[in-house]
Amino acid sequence: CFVQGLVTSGYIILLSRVGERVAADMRKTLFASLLRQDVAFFDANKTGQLVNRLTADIQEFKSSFKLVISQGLRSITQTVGCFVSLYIISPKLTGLTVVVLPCLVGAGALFGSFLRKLSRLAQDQVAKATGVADEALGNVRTVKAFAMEERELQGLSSGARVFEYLALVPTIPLSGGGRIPSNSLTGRVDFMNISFSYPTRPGHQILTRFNLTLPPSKTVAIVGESGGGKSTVASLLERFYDPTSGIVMLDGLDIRTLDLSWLRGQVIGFINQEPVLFGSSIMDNIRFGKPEATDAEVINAAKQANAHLFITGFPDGYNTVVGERGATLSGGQKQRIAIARALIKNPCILVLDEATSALDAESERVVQEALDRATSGRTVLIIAHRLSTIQGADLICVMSNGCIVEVK
Ligand SMILES: Nc1ncnc2c1ncn2[C@@H]1O[C@H](COP(=O)(O)OP(=O)(O)OP(=O)(O)O)[C@@H](O)[C@H]1O
Repeated sequence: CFVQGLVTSGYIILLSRVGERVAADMRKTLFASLLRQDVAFFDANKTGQLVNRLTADIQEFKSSFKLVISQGLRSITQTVGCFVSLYIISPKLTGLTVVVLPCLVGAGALFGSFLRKLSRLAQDQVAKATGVADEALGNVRTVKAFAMEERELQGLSSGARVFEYLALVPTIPLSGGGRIPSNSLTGRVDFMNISFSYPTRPGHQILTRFNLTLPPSKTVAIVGESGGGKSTVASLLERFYDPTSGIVMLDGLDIRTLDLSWLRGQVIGFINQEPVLFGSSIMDNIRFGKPEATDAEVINAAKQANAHLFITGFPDGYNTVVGERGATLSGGQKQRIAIARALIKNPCILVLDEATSALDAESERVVQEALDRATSGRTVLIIAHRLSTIQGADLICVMSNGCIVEVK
């Protein structure tokens, strides 16, 4: 024990000297780099503070260095001492230990690295699942507008809270009800005597005996004061809500009698002011509108949406990952991808809810060009703020106090 203690102390003294030398070198380097900064010459007060902080850091480093070294050395010396004592008692047992111990340590290390790998994979999966769940819940309107609830269930593993949301029974059933054959669907929409207030604010009437007809293959624009209920009209057409009273009709049929997945997934294309993209590739984002679409269909939709040129300009083309919520794209580029996503399902009715109002003049021009192409031959409802958006409309309706007050 005496020899062991002596050796330990010797090592500690020796290595703390090394530690001090390292600390002194660090101090010199840090001071030198500090002096190179102009601020050190101009702001004496700041320099003083920095020097004090640096000195305190170095002291802390020295003491923790000493501690680590002394503890490490003590363990090493003790292990060696144990082996020497063991050898004196039984050389055979010591030999056995020397053979078995490294095997055990090796096996433990292997097992540990295997577990670390599994844990990393599990963490990656949790991160992915959380991302999907976050997007699916945050972008719930976009998911609904494309009738993609079933697909977004791929985020199941992201926790109990998500299960709670999934267990909620939708007040409006997603499937069941009739479908109009595509060859006889004209796309005429009638809002008949609609009154509506949001379920969360029952006392606040948004629409009052609202009447509007969207004739087949015509473009109708709604303008009016902010908060007047324009977007609410679009929400009722998409059946995000049902009217409190009155009927929304498609080709003369009450939309409540029609299959909701078909209505949202195949009949209505919805493009809003802030296009919401998913953190996957451009190809996947456009294909979200029609999961079974071929690559050629995706490219064709992108061409119609004025997006093909800028997409092929990216090094990874259609495989470019757009980042969380499309963060790596400009507003105009996001909007054109959203247009391609809506067009790929070849909708009979297109709803544009202030689709260009968040764009600058140049982006608006290319997006408007895409929209003009996209709207031809379709029934279109435009909700607009800017005059440029509604110039091509066949009918302009002015909304006030929850109903149409003027038609031009
Ligand atoms: N989910 C909701 N729950 C409760 N109230 C809502 C909801 N969405 C909108 N509203 C309210 O309904 C009213 C009409 O909103 P809406 O978005 O339809 O107006 P808007 O004419 O499209 O407005 P803007 O031109 O500013 O977009 C507003 O008073 C708004 O606060």
